[in-house]
Amino acid sequence: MDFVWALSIVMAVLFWRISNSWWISPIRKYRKLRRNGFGGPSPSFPLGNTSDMKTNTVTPNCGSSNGFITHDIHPTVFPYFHRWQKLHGKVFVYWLGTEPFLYIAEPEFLRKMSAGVMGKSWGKPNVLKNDRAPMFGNGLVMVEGDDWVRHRRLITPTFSPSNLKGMAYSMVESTTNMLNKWTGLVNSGQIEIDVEREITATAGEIIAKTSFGMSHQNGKRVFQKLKAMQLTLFNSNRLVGVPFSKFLYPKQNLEAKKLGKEIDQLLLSIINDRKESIDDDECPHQDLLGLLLKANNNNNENGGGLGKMLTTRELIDECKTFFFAGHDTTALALTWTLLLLALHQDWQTQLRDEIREVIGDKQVDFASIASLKKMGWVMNEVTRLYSPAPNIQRQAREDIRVVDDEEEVVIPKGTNIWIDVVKMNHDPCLWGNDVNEFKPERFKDDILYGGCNHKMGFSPFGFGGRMCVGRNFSVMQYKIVLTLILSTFSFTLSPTYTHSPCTLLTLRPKHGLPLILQPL
Ligand code: HEM
Repeated sequence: MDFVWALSIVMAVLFWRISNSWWISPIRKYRKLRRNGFGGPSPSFPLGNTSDMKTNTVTPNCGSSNGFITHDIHPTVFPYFHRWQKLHGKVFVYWLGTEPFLYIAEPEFLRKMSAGVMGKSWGKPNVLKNDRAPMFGNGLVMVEGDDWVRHRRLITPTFSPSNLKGMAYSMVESTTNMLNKWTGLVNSGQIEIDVEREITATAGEIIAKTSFGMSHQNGKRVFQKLKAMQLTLFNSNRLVGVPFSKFLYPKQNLEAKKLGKEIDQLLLSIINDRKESIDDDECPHQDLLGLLLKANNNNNENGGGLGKMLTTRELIDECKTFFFAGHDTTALALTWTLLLLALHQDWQTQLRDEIREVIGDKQVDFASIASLKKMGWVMNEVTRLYSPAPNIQRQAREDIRVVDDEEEVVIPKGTNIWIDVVKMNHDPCLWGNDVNEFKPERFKDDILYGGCNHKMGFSPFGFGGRMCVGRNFSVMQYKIVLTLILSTFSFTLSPTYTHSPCTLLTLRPKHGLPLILQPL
């Protein structure tokens, strides 16, 4: 009898917890948002609006091999947001499973909303944290509050100009190896190469070398396993936010868990080896892990003045975070650049001329690439048209009051927020009627905003205190890789290319980027 009672109580508690987290609490949040005047598509339980997001894809209209290629990508990449936005405006509520999200594509609303919220007070949606835990753990992308302040304060100096200088060599080395391979292929008659695959692999190698080193035999194994984990996680068509959806892909989840454990073990052995050689100035490790360990060590020697340092578990998560946040994004900025330069031969020539003028016979390094101004405009214009990070997510940890059109609206504590970067970057109200044209010169007189009529309208690296910590690293890598490619080859688009941008965390060309290469 006692057992039956105990079981009933356990079942009742379980039932209450499940219905509270998947039904009662989201509905409460939703009602509050509706009371504040936010509209949006009607959700159904338990999928929310997820089924509309899966089925309502329009036929890609972005053009193809021989035809016209449009850069007006929002209707193709986010057909559901495109449609809902027409019905409900640039700020509305939609549901991922049982989680309501406030969608924002209005920079003025974004400014008002974020004005009073400090970096440490922002949360990241719990539902995404859980989903991406094997990739980021409690690394900088996901950590919050005082822990975020501590991580950010320790990590920011590792990206200082003097540290970046030391990493430029690895970038040149890996890119040169890639280009030597391309030269070999072209010389043997294979002039068409899928540069997206190649550049992503090289960017992965660069980030692994500069994050945790590849000379240690375990470095290579970590790199291979991280890549395998990324494939495993994103090969399953996951329904984020839908109760029990994890159980739909048990094999992939188990595999990701297993890989995660193996990666942690390997990184642990690298960290332990490093700790032993930390005082050995003969072998200073100029990678991010080495710099973080040094910072930890210096702080201990100085009596811990900088507060609590990163634990070994946190260091492991940061290595994974650098890898996942840092290589696809930069690789895609480069890939989309090569597409646009293949379509705009005049810009290929202009950049080559600039490289000749600015760098000439000098070595390609941190100092020599700094003055490549036009290349900077091109990078901005490419990340506007094809933002590698197509959205930014946040979660309100307190009620946020926004005065909009003289009315106060409240974004309740716990609200998930989804900022549509692609929409803002393609909004003619912000950029003018030439919004979908490739015009790097728009950044000539306004290097930061390219003439966008709102300062929050262009934020490819995010905004506020949580802006991308790897931005300078990524600009340096972009310029080094592009300089070396443009100095070795000219290129045109292969007739086999199909223009089909899609999102898988990042914005990528669905069918790769085949280019026809011509050695210079
Ligand atoms: C073109 C390349 C890149 C793009 C477009 C990009 C974009 C972004 C964006 C949009 C955010 C979110 C900011 C926010 O929430 O406001 C972010 C954060 C972050 N990025 Fe990047 N990123 C790039 C390269 C890199 C690289 C190379 C690294 C590391 C080596 C990196 C590491 C991070 C980290 C750790 C964060 C979290 C920062 C924080 O929350 O404090 N990113 N990035």
